Amino acid sequence: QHKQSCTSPIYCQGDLLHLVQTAKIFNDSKTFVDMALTVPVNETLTNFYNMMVENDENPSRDTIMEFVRKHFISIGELEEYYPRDFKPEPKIIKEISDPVVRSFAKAIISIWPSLTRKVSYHVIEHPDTHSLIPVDNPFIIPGGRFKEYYYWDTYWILKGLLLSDMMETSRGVVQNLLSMVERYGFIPNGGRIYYLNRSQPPVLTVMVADYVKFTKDFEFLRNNIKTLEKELHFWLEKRSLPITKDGESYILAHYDSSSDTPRPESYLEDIETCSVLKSEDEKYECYTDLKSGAESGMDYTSRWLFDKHDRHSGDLSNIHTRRVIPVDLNAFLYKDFVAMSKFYMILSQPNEAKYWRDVADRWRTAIEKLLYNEEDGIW
Ligand SMILES: OC[C@H]1O[C@H](O[C@H]2O[C@H](CO)[C@@H](O)[C@H](O)[C@H]2O)[C@H](O)[C@@H](O)[C@@H]1O
Repeated sequence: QHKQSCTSPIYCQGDLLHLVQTAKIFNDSKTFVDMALTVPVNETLTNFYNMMVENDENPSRDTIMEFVRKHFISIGELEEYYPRDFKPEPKIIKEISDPVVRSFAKAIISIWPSLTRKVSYHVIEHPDTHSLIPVDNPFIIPGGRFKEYYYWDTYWILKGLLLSDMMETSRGVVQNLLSMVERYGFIPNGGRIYYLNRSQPPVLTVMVADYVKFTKDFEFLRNNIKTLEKELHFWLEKRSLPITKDGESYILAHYDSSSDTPRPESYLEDIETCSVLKSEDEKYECYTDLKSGAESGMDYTSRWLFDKHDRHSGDLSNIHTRRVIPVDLNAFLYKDFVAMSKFYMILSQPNEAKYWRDVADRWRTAIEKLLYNEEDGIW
């Protein structure tokens, strides 16, 4: 029994996804899973299985293309949105004295409206026919093939929005991520259901710290602190593991997707990567480590690769992301725990503040004892 990417029989698993993606209808596997259905899910599946029977379970590439053309469409899920708080020359522009840097900053700021989107009514009314996860507020997309919001991209995006005096948009993008924690218990990698098997580096708590620093909106903090705690408990409970060294026990986190099938948006690519492995079990481990590597946001880096001599070399089929306790992930979490303790001090809740200070202290000790290499002088 496999741990699938998510429950949709169209976008996450099943015969239809497998057939279309392995037929290489599109140059990029992501194109297919970002398309909307033109008819309801059940009708699509019925038509699919009828088409398979009519073609002796072996349809030609042209027949598959025709099926996709009739049942899937690439438009209509997102609307362009002009942010109401956008200013082409926010205060920061006047504070930059170097004319070259000033015009560079203006050029960057001018991009906000072209990357802002909101979810169309069609997605809200018919969520099953889209892979997009609807959210209430407009958001900023990375652009290119990435037409949805991403968790850790939004961390840097928020820094830019705050510097651009776009407080309403800033609040909205943070609220979108908070709503993911309320809905799923964690923040998915990005705003598509096929990302529901993994997160991205945990930066929501420090995003709220950045937002509150700029706005002094302590009511926002008070209203959302339990949601921040919920996300941190996800990392403590689902991504942390005990480690023993010199008779002492510590706890630290690693990236660890909860699914062992190919990424729907990189389906054929993952099958090809893992195909060199001999046993089926090795392939499922490979898929899990590819998804776990994507959870790190660094898809991909030789830090996750180990050859048979335990050297960081080889190709992607040598991926063993879960073996690594990454210092950067654990540093992010340490920063979150410290921020959480400060938040509770601001909210005059000293017991909770002490609880998170203690978690932070234990994390810092573990990072120092386990992740520092004295000999090389590096983390
Ligand atoms: O800018 C968005 C993200 O883009 C890269 O990763 C994403 O694309 C991968 C392939 O389609 C996908 O598997 C991964 O889960 C996505 O996050 C980039 O590596 C990320 O750092 C970045 O957030």
